[in-house]
Amino acid sequence: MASSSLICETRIWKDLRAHVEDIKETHLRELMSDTERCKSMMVEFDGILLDYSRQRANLDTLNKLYNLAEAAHLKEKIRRMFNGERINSTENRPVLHIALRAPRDSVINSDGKNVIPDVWQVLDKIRDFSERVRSGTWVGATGKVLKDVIAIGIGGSFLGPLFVHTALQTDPEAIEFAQGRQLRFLANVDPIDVARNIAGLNPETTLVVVVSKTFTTAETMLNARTLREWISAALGPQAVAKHMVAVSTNLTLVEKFGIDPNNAFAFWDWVGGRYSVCSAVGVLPLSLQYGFLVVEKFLKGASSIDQHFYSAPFEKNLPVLLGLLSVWNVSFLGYPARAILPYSQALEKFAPHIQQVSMESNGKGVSIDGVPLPYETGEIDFGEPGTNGQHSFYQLIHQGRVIPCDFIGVVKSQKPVYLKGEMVSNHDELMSNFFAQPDALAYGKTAEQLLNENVPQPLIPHKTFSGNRPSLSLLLPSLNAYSIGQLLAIYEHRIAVEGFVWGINSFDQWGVELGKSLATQVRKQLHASRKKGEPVEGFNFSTTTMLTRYLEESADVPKEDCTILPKM
Ligand SMILES: O=P(O)(O)OC[C@H]1O[C@H](O)[C@H](O)[C@@H](O)[C@@H]1O
Repeated sequence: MASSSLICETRIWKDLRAHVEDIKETHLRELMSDTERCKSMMVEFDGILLDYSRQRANLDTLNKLYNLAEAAHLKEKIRRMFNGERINSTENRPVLHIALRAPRDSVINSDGKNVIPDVWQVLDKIRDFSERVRSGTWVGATGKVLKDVIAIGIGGSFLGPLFVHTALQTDPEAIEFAQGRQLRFLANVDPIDVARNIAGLNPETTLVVVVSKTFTTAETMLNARTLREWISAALGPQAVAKHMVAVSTNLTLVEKFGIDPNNAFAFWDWVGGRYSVCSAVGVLPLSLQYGFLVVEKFLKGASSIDQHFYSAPFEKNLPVLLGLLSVWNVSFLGYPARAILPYSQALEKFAPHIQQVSMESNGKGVSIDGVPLPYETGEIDFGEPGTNGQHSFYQLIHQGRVIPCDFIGVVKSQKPVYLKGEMVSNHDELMSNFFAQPDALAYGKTAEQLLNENVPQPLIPHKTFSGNRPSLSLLLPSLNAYSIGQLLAIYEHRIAVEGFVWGINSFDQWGVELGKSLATQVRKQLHASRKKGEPVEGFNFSTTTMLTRYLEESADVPKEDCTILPKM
């Protein structure tokens, strides 16, 4: 493909467009009755079973999608990613989060240098530091064990670690290692988030980890300064060295902030923020909470999927299949959203994490060569754990808009409960819903069925379900550090596949900059108005009115003496 040509100009793209008409003729009810088709749409790797038989696709669709992958040079793009080429062209960076979880003896080159020794040097440093903190060898300024950790960070420096922490919280093995320890996350610059994070914590027993790739993010740096004050007000400024450490690619700014570079954990510009949970960004706070050995299993799970993604043929390749099906749903069937529905409360922070990975990666308007796209990329990702979502937004999914769903289920619960006298265990009850919902969406319920059930005529339109609503199901054997790593990597690579096919740069995020720079102007105005009484100037009517009202009505809020610090 010539560098500026778009995938939508290829013959196979047009072929797939035409193929939509064939698919539209067949209801999922019919597609599901073809057992051979269904059999071929189940794929297993390393204990994870993917069933995509409830996609609005047949074997012909799949073959066409493989041809699309070929036209998009998918294999070549994956190879370039794994080879450390600078595929993030607008930032001139390689994309090597796969190196973060590669075994110690692997070789992954970037610019002719094997990055694995550097990766493992930081991992070894984390293992050593987290063991010293956990064992009480590294103590706080007053000699007390640091049993609580607040990780400050936002976006990619927050969502991934929060997802993994939430998923591990009830894992029996992880619980054993977490005994008596707490891990909290401070992300929002809203002072309420600070107040909630420090509530009930004693600075003497708290370690603060400042996590920021750039070490310039406004929210994180203000929260870091706030907690630095919290510590020094209670224990004296010299205590900061014992109570604050950092994770960043910008060690110069870490030092400038006042954190000893020896207590900084590095990562590299070839790790995108939203792909950084396997770097010190996630590994440090999670190792402090659960111990390095648990976190190493998480890395191994992700690495297993990396190998699979790199080497498995497309027909058996979980991330490739998922990515191609998403492209089919978005670009050909015209479904703009995707619901991520884990039937596991422990995965409650999975959808929020994937929202960033997916929407920041693939919500783009131009091709990697800067050509405006005549087609949409990315999807609107959202989700909640089942069964909670069923009592909230499933109505729309069943009878309103068509939203392709990802159902994620787990065979063995982290915390099985079986009440005497109940028909099934609590987990069976949960999983009954996991198995039922995809069929309800696919088959629906016809007016004829309702008539046979003697439903009164006026209610029939309301009780009819059109069905023909696509979903796919992922079944995990259990939810532990290893399978959490697998799940993460499956989605990371699926999103990369989508971007590779759409021909965009999934690894930059220029779209977040404009709002940040406008906030800087507002911040300056607020300062000028509060300190020097300057009127609001240079904004449009709407913003001027709102800002003026905000300034007037917050004038009586105390300022210098308005502190988050609890009375000691
Ligand atoms: O880790 P940091 O440099 O503090 O960045 C935190 C976040 O800020 C930005 O707004 C980016 O959009 C995110 O991709 C990034 O994860």
